[in-house]
Amino acid sequence: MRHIMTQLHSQLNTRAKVVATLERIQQGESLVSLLDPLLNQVSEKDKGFAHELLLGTLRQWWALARIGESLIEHEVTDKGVWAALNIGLYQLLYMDTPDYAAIGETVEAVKQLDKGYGAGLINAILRKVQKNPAKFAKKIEKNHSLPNWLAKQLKQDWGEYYAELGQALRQPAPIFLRVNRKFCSVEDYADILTQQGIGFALVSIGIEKVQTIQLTDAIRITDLPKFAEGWVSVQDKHAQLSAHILASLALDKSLTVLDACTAPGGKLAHLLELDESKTFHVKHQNIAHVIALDSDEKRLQRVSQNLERLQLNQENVQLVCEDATTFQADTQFDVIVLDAPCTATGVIRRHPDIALLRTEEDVGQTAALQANILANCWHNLADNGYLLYITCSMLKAENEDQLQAFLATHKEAQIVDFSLNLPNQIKRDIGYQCLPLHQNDGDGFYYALLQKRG
Ligand SMILES: C[S@@+](CC[C@H](N)C(=O)[O-])C[C@H]1O[C@@H](n2cnc3c(N)ncnc32)[C@H](O)[C@@H]1O
Repeated sequence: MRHIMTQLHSQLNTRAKVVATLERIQQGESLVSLLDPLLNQVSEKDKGFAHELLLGTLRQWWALARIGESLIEHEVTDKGVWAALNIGLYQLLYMDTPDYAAIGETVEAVKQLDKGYGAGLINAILRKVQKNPAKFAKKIEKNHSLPNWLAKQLKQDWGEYYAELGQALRQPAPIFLRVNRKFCSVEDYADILTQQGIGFALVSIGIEKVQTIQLTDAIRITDLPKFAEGWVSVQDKHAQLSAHILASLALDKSLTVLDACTAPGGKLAHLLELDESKTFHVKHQNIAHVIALDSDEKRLQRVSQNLERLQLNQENVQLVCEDATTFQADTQFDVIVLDAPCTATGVIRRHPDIALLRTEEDVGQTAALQANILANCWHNLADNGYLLYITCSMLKAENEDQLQAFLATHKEAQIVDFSLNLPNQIKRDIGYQCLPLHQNDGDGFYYALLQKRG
C-alpha cells in the first residue's frame, strides 16, 4: 500500500506536492517534519522552486487568503483547495514564474490531487488577479500576514511597534553564527570567513563588546569552515544573550546549574563554550555540575549530539528526562536557566507554519504550563541563586505578565537589572522584550533575571 502511495505521489507535479504539504500543515503537522520529505520527493532542478513556493506561501499565507476570500463568493472548506489557491496567488504576486505556468500548473495540481471540483474556482480567481497584479500586490503589501487573533493581541501588547512588526514577521530571518570560544574568538572566525570569501557582517548582540556574525551569503551551514569540528553553530543573536547575561553576573564560585528546558541544547552549549573558553572575560567562574532537563526524550538526544560536535566536556553534564513541573533535585542550584516552552510567536520568521498552527487557546494553556514550571524551578533554586526566565514569544501573557504574577506571590523574588542596548531590545518593568522590528533584527525573545533573597 505504501509503495502504491509513494508511486502515486511521485507522479504528482511539484506544485501538487507543495499543496499536499500545505494541507498537512493546516491539519497540524509541522514544517520541520515535512520540509525534507518534500524536497526529497522533487527533482533536483525543482528543489529551489519547491522550497521558495512552500516557505514563501506560508510567510504570506494570511495576506494571500484575505485576497482569496475577497474574491470567492461562497464558502470553501477544503484545505487543499485553499492551499492551491494560495500557491497560485503567491506565484503571481511574488515569483517570476510565467503566468501561464503559475495558473495552468496550479490548476493541474488540484486535478492531480483529486480536487478537480476546485479547478474552475482557482482558475477564475487566478485569472482575475493576473489581469491586475499591481492592484493586488498593493493590497497585499498594505496588509500583515498574521491570523486575526494574533494581530489583535500584538496590537494590544505592542501598539506603537505593531505596524513594523507586522511587516517584519512576513520576511525571512537573517542567519547568525555563534562562534565556539573554546576554539577561537568571533574576530578570528570572521577572518577565516574573509579568507574563504564568505560574506558576513559583524554585529552587536546588544551587550557591550559582544559581537556575533551575521551571514550575508547563502551557504549551506554544514559547508561553513570547521563546522564539523564544532567551531561554529547557527543561533539567533537574541538566543545568544542568555549565556552572556549569566556571564555578566561574574559569580565567584563553582556553580551548580539547572537548565530546566534544555533541548536541543543551544543555550546550554553556549554556556559551556564560554565556561571552557580561554578568552572568557569573567575570571573565576566555572561550572561544577549541570543538570540538563527536558521532558522530551528524543529532543534530549539532540543535546548530547550537539555537545559532542562542539567538543565540549560532558563529564559534569547530566541529562535528565523529566517533567520540569514536578522535578525535584537532591541539592539546590546556584543558577537556573528556564527557557520555557512557549507559543514561539517570536520565531515566526524562521518557522512560518507557527502562524497557521497556533490558536488563541494555546496562549492561556502555555502560560499556565510556564507558571507551573517557573514555580517548581523556584523551589529548586538555592538562596541567593539566580533564575533566568526566557521565552521566544512576543506575548505579554507569557512574559512580563507571567513574571508580574509570579512576583506577586513570591516575595523573596527580586528583579535583577541587566542592560541591553539595541533599539529593538525594549526595557520593561521586569526584564527586556526583544522584538524583530526590522529584517536584520534578532528574533522575538523575552529575558528576565530574578534572584532568590536568602
Ligand atoms: C524553547 S525549547 C528549549 C530550547 C533550548 N533551551 C535551547 O536553547 O536549545 C523548550 C523545551 O521545553 C521542553 N519542555 C516542554 N514542556 C516541558 C516540561 N513540562 N518539562 C520539561 N521540559 C519541557 C520542550 O521539550 C523543549 O525542548
